[in-house]
Amino acid sequence: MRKKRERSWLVLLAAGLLPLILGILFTFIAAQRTEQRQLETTAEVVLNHAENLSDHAWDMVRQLEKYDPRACGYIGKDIQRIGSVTAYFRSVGLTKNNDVLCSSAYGQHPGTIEGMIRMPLPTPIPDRWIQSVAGTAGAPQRPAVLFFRQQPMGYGAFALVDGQYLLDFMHALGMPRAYQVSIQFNHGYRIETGHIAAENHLLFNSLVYRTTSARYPVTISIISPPSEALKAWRQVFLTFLPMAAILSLLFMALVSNWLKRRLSYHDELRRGIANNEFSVNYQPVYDISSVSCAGAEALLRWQRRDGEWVRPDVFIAAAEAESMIIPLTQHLLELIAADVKQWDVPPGFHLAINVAAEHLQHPCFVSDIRQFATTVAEKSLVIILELTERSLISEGQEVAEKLSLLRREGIEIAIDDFGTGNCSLSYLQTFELDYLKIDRGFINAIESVDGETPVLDAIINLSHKLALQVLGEGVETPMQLEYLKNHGVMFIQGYLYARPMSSEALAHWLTNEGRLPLVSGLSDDASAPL
Ligand SMILES: Nc1nc2c(ncn2[C@@H]2O[C@@H]3COP(=O)(O)O[C@H]4[C@@H](O)[C@H](n5cnc6c(=O)[nH]c(N)nc65)O[C@@H]4COP(=O)(O)O[C@H]3[C@H]2O)c(=O)[nH]1
Repeated sequence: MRKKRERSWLVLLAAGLLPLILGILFTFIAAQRTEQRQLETTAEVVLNHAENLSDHAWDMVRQLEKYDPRACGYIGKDIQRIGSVTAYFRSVGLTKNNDVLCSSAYGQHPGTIEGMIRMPLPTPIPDRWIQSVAGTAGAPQRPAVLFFRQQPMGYGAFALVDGQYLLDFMHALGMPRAYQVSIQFNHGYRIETGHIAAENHLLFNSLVYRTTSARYPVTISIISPPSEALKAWRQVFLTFLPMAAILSLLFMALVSNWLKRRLSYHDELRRGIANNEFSVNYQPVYDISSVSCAGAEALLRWQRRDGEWVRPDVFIAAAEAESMIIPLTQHLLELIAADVKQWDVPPGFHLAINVAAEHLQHPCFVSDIRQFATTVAEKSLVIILELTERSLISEGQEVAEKLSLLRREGIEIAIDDFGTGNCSLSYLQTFELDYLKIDRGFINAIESVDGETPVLDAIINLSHKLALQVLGEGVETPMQLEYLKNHGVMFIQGYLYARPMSSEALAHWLTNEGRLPLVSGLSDDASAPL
């Protein structure tokens, strides 16, 4: 009991922690997603800006191409004006091959493109070229982006975008979230703002997002530090926390209620046994061949001290779940033994007892049954143990041996509610059986005396082939009786013959009606408690 209470505490604790753990998991995933979306949005904005800037640069190149590069002396002033009044550009100019003929920054001073961008031009010089560079001759520390186009005669124009515009824009976007933002044109110099320190975080890693333009050779990459994901997670988690706390309390209340009911059922069953709240009803079984009562099935009843009856399927299921079915069945055997003493029954009277799977598999099973058989031996009853299909599934070999042992001592075995379990039919050959009780669901399906009920017919045929006695359960109408009789079913049980009744009522019933043949029409013994 102490162990059980300790386990209950653990279950309660687990119920309280579950929403919290799930919340941590859920908010962790949500925070990662939010952070990833944020990175994507930032990258898209930077990419848009870079594309706009490139559009501007090519417009500028197009504008410059209208000038005759051979007339640099005349147009120099124009070029200077264009270069200085248009935003973004560090310098613009006209070229012939590698030579800069005139530029907004240097006028007509001789120079080369390679000298200006401080790196070699690709060979052959491409017709159209974009490249980010670390610095230029006039501003070696400040990155820039070159947009250059050359005509077939070797004449060309260039626009050099000042990288500071990009740096300022990227900084303004990335700084509030401590992002490292970089942009690279045509695999050239990486223009970068922000710095991610190499920090090791237990749960979060740095997130990286990279995107490229469909129109220009430009790549944006953004890295967010683990601390940002942690910040996002903290935010989501704090929003979720009140809900998690409410869910935790709710779960704990539900589980505690359930545990209380479980504990109380266990205690109540134990108390019920101690207070003699259980009794047994017996439902007579009719033997068609001898046209008289063949025996009875014992059915346990529970009336609480407050007078309330508990349904057998409810308390049997609870007893099975609460490991109380063995003490309860042992109590049932004691009650039956006391009842049987009051009966005046012929030798060979059948007494069927329901046995639960757990009891069957328990080491005390054989001795319990033997002890019961010894107690009622003077009545020379045929004890029939009713087992469900389910109880034969586990530990089959051991169970088969126990049943075979008891059969050698005169005890018979019946399969109850046949056809409702979902185990394989192979057990019909593995176990030594005597009776097969057809579930009342199949009997209910009989619609007329000559009608077809294929499953029921198959069950009956199978029983005959295996030389098993067949009993129809829940027979309520003369038509069902007729049908079963016509198909060779020799035992029937149901309201048509008799309802379950108390031990005293049975003793009385046996004297007055037990030897009478069953006449058609519903049994009117409705006064007996069910
Ligand atoms: N509609 C209808 N019902 C009929 C008719 N004839 C009999 N019955 C009911 O069908 C059930 C037959 O018992 P079961 O199949 O062993 O099914 C039993 C059995 O599985 C379990 N049970 C009852 N007593 C015990 C017991 O002492 N030990 C164990 N392990 N289980 C028991 O509880 C189940 C329900 O028992 P009960 O409520 O007593 O319900 C009984 C009985 O009252 C009929 O013509 N029509």
